[in-house]
Amino acid sequence: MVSIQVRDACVDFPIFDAKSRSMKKAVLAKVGGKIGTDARVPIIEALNAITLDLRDGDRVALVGHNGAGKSTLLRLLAGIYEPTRGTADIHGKIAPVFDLAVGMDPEISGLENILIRGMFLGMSRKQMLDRVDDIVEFSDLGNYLNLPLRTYSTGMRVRLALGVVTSIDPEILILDEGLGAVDAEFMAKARGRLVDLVKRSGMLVFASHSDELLFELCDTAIWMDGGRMKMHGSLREVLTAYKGRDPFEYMSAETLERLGEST
Ligand SMILES: Nc1ncnc2c1ncn2[C@@H]1O[C@H](COP(=O)(O)OP(=O)(O)OP(=O)(O)O)[C@@H](O)[C@H]1O
Repeated sequence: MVSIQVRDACVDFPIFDAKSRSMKKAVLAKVGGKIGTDARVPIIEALNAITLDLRDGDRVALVGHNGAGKSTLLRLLAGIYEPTRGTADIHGKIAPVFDLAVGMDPEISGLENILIRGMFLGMSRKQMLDRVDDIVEFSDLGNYLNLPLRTYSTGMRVRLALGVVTSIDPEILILDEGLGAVDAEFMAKARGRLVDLVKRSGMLVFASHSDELLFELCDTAIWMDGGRMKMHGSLREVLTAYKGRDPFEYMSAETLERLGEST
């Protein structure tokens, strides 16, 4: 069964090279998380007292300002970070997508990278071989697929990576930001595949600053603030509180129609 149960979890980052007073001051001034000042080594409290139950079918958006703790929470939910205090019990096959380029090898061909990246995301070699034709067609890279990845432009790498990511069958899909950076034209082409990917996934947790993408993929949301969960509720409710206005107010009629909302 797919589930995530987090109880009173905290994640601290000790800053070992910030022992001197001036270094401590510099750290205090620049980061977004809460800094514990009483310890001998400064500690950034990236997550504090997180309690959360997620189950099959949940599609959760993470919103919050820079440094609020979204990426750290995603890493906790993906089992990449252990809580410093508290517990995180995760059941299910996790596909963490933090950076589209991670798991790609510049020295091997695009075709070989399709297999490697898919296996990195929890698929078997056989499953990836069955999906290669579909990914090749979507990424539309022609003969480039036989050349080493280092010969690709940034946009070409993104096409390939997005083709692979949207071909997998994850039980728990953890998505961070990066997708928003894909160019608008290609994103339009990838949108349908992303929606299908999320439908196939048991659970989705997605951190993004793009309201449209969040509405496309999620129905509930968590607002992170200073390492804590400030609000957890329906996506519209949380975004309205976070932004101070209803997100539907400033979406185009076309977008609202696509999202199934009337103007
Ligand atoms: N590896 C690390 N070492 C030290 N501090 C860290 C580390 N990772 C995150 N932090 C700190 O933890 C806090 C939360 O960072 P996090 O990356 O989770 O925020 P975020 O909400 O994802 O921000 P953004 O929207 O800018 O990506 C910040 O204060 C950050 O400086």
